[in-house]
Amino acid sequence: MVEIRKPIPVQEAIEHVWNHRHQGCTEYISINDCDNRSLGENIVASHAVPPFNKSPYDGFAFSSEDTLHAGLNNPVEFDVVEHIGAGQVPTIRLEQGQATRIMTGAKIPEGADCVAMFEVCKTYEKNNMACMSIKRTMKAGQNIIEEGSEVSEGEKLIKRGTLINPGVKALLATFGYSEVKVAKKPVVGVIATGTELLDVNEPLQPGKIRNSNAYMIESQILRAGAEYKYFGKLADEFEPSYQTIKQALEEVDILITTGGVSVGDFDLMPAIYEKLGASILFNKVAMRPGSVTTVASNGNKLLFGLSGNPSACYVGFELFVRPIIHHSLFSKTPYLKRINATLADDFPKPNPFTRFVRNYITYENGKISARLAGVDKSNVVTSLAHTTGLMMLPGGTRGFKSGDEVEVLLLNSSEGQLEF
Ligand SMILES: Nc1nc2c(c(=O)[nH]1)N[C@H]1C(S)=C(S)[C@@H](COP(=O)(O)OP(=O)(O)OC[C@H]3O[C@@H](n4cnc5c(N)ncnc54)[C@H](O)[C@@H]3O)O[C@H]1N2
Ligand code: MOO
Ligand SMILES: [Mg+2]
Repeated sequence: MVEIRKPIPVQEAIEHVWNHRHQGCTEYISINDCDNRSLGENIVASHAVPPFNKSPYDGFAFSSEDTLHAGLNNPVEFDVVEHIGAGQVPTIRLEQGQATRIMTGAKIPEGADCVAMFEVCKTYEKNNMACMSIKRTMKAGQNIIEEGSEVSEGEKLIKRGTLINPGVKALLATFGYSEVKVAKKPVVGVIATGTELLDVNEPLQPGKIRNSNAYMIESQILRAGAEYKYFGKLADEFEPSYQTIKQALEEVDILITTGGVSVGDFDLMPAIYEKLGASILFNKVAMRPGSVTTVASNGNKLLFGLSGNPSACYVGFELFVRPIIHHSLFSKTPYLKRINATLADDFPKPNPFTRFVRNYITYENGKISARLAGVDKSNVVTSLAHTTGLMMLPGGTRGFKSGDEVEVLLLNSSEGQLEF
């Protein structure tokens, strides 16, 4: 007799998985390799920025008091007593009537409290001495980038779990992090199941198809920031499949299988979970595609039994696996970013279950539109190539029309959200 499974709501399924999440670990890596990794610690300013008062311009530094009576008809003269570029340290404390020729980024000399750009000064020689004059008054602090004006020592700058982008990397370099503490990527194992599967380099044979899911999941794992470990494709035979899965569980943090989770005669996953002694969190979700998604916990590891149908497999990964990966990378916003968009095509299908419709987002004239990515069936692979979002249509709705407002989960956004 065919087993009748009771579907649970998507939200509930997501919470079950979340309750089995694991804290991530950290490792140190060279700053050269840290792009797109997650910070493994908060970054606190170990010194002020800038660390000294400096000039924002190429010009002259002097005391503003000396220009008190300067005017169009009353140029004030200075002896230029020192000449410094960025990286040099001034050695002369300026007295009244003295200026330092100073370049952008150089340390302001003692006795100076302002900088005038070359463009407002006149330079000349008098008795073989460098001189300059200025016809305007200057204020104390004018054109000085003050020590600590950007950041004070001890200030909290970036949170653990932040993705390292070019700006974050610049800050890491600013504070001397040649080695960066990052979240260790969880190792996610992948096993494809199905006697019908051919390798990517094999010619087509009757009744067979190429294994596309393993490559698709690899790409999803990498996009989510984890490490991929492939254990190959398995024919639908119980004992070798059981042994491979048991062994793989020893070598990974998370294990994904694709295929064999439904109620077919060659769908072996349910029996394999049973023999492993894994406890099933759920084996049917009130969603399309991906209703057969099964998640089990085995010891301290999660086992994701994703559908064999490509689109169902894809959606199952994004909804259930991705947040767990992001959590172990210390993300505070592990769920897919949800936005509102205007549907740009009709979608007349009724939705008994919550439906995740593959779409792509366009941003035109300040308007966010969602367009259908192609045929929206669980067994299709082609529409996935155009998919950048999953439009979330609630169960019990009778179809949607162009112009309707819909919610979309963004797949390529580095910004996520706290809750599903
Ligand atoms: N009597 C019922 N039949 C089915 C039900 C049901 O509730 N009752 N659910 C259907 C739904 S919904 C889905 S989704 C599929 C899920 O099937 P499985 O997860 O068991 O996957 P398979 O049977 O192994 O394969 C399904 C389909 O996907 C193709 N496939 C499998 N692996 C790959 C791969 N690595 N790359 C590309 N394509 C793959 C496979 O050839 C099949 O065509 O079950 C329905 N049936
Ligand atoms: O598990 Mo399904 O709902 O056709 O993808
Ligand atoms: Mg099946």
